[in-house]
Amino acid sequence: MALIIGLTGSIASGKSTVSHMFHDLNIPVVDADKISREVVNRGEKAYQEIIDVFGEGILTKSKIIDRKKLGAIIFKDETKRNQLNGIVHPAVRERMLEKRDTYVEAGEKCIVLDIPLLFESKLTHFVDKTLVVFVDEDVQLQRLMERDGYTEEEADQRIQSQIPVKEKAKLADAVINNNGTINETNQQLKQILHDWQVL
Ligand SMILES: CC(C)(COP(=O)(O)OP(=O)(O)OC[C@H]1O[C@@H](n2cnc3c(N)ncnc32)[C@H](O)[C@@H]1O)[C@@H](O)C(=O)NCCC(=O)NCCS
Ligand SMILES: Nc1ncnc2c1ncn2[C@@H]1O[C@H](COP(=O)(O)OP(=O)(O)OP(=O)(O)O)[C@@H](O)[C@H]1O
Repeated sequence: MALIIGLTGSIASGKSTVSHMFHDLNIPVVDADKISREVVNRGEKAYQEIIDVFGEGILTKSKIIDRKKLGAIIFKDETKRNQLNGIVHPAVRERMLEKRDTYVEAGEKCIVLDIPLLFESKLTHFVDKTLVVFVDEDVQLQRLMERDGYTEEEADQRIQSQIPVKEKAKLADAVINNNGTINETNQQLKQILHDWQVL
């Protein structure tokens, strides 16, 4: 039986950073953000549905979805965000489970599902254990603004569009505190995987 770990946190809390650590340990990761980009490619069902709802104005000159424009719309409007989620999430869920099952069939002992909205979308039944990457909100805001060049208002809108990470930490089977150095985060991950008898 494979152990399925649900890796989550809030925006810019450090999920991708921890996800790389899993890769380095040869533990496969299914990345919901990556899949959410694949399912809106030209020719996919969700691509046309997004145009039907948001209009041709959200396309670039080369007719691909302009993620900056779409983000600017949905992070300040909950109704529009729910509309986009309703289009994209079913396709993401389906592909995520296909990938998970492929790894299970290949005999992997531990598989990670990296799902930013694991709790918001009530997907915890997909996984055996939940692992939250936590940071204080001021660290999160700073790292988000630095990484993506957002203004404080833009960064704050994105943070507010999710359940606060300290609330997620209360729901988790294990929490990594990512306020410190990358090395400290790595040590915490290894300890948790040791406790869960993965390492
Ligand atoms: C709005 C979009 C086009 C913005 O794209 P962009 O490249 O700027 O951001 P990216 O996709 O890399 O997401 C960055 C982070 O934003 C957060 N986020 C993304 N979508 C949402 C959402 N609908 N609600 C809350 N937070 C979200 C997540 O923490 C994610 O890790 C894109 O995020 C999107 O299509 N979102 C809807 C699908 C979704 O929910 N994806 C996240 C989990 S599958
Ligand atoms: N311990 C740390 N010390 C310093 N910087 C860090 C640390 N962990 C992550 N970062 C930086 O903070 C930013 C956010 O981290 P990361 O991209 O891993 O977050 P994420 O949760 O995957 O974000 P998203 O939800 O947007 O996908 C990145 O620029 C990353 O390099």
